Amino acid sequence: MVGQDHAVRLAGVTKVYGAGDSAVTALRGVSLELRRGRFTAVMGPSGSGKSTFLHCAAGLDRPTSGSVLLGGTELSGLKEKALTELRRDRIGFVFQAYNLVPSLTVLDNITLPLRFAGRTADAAWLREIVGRVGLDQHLKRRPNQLSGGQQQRVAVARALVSRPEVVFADEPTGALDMRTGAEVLTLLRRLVDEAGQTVVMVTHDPVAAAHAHSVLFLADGRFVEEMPSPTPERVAARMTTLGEW
Ligand SMILES: Nc1ncnc2c1ncn2[C@@H]1O[C@H](COP(=O)(O)OP(=O)(O)OP(=O)(O)O)[C@@H](O)[C@H]1O
Repeated sequence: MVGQDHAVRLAGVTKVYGAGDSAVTALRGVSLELRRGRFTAVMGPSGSGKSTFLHCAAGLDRPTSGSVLLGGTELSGLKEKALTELRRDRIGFVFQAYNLVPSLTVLDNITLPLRFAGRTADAAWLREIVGRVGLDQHLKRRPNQLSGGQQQRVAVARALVSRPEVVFADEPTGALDMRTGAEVLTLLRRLVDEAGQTVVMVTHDPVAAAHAHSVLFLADGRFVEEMPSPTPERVAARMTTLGEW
């Protein structure tokens, strides 16, 4: 695809929940690109549309109007089954709750998406991601034998196992203490800098956002600004001008 440096591109994305008097417009014509091989954070006041943005960009929900492109694929053209397969094969997800299966070992949790897809893991790739997330010594443990940070690293490895074009992370450090959260954020940043992964993260936390290459700010359902090379102080200052957090 010539000149395509976006991993995801949104054009005029609008999302309205409900109808009539109870309709809520969560996104109002959002147009932006999430660049390939970059770590992008998405911030904005509570209710500004961050989760809706993530859900639409990741094919978890459909916009009311506008288009979302993953690489060269227009998501709105896909039927439900194709969209499910696209999410499984081309997108990785990390959520605040780690969503691990308690009865499975770390290794089986990591490879679960592949087994759902009827595929087996490439041994070299598996070794690489297990090494990158630092879980080599813990593969036979169960999730309840791990710390919160370790559990989130299992979730990161699981998100990477299908070699996704984009990893979407929704408040990935929301349940972690500051030090452990910083470790997970450093891991995400290294996946981008050293392995060329594309990562998009929604967060409330200016310190977390400052681990990204750039921060996209949303306010009242609109994309207002991109801040390159963010620092916690500059992100926090910008947030105060956008209203309530
Ligand atoms: N399923 C839904 N049905 C109706 N309204 C919704 C739904 N999901 C979100 N909204 C509304 O859409 C707007 C944007 O919500 P969204 O969750 O995307 O914002 P957010 O920036 O992620 O908020 P927060 O930071 O509080 O998580 C809000 O007004 C919210 O109440």
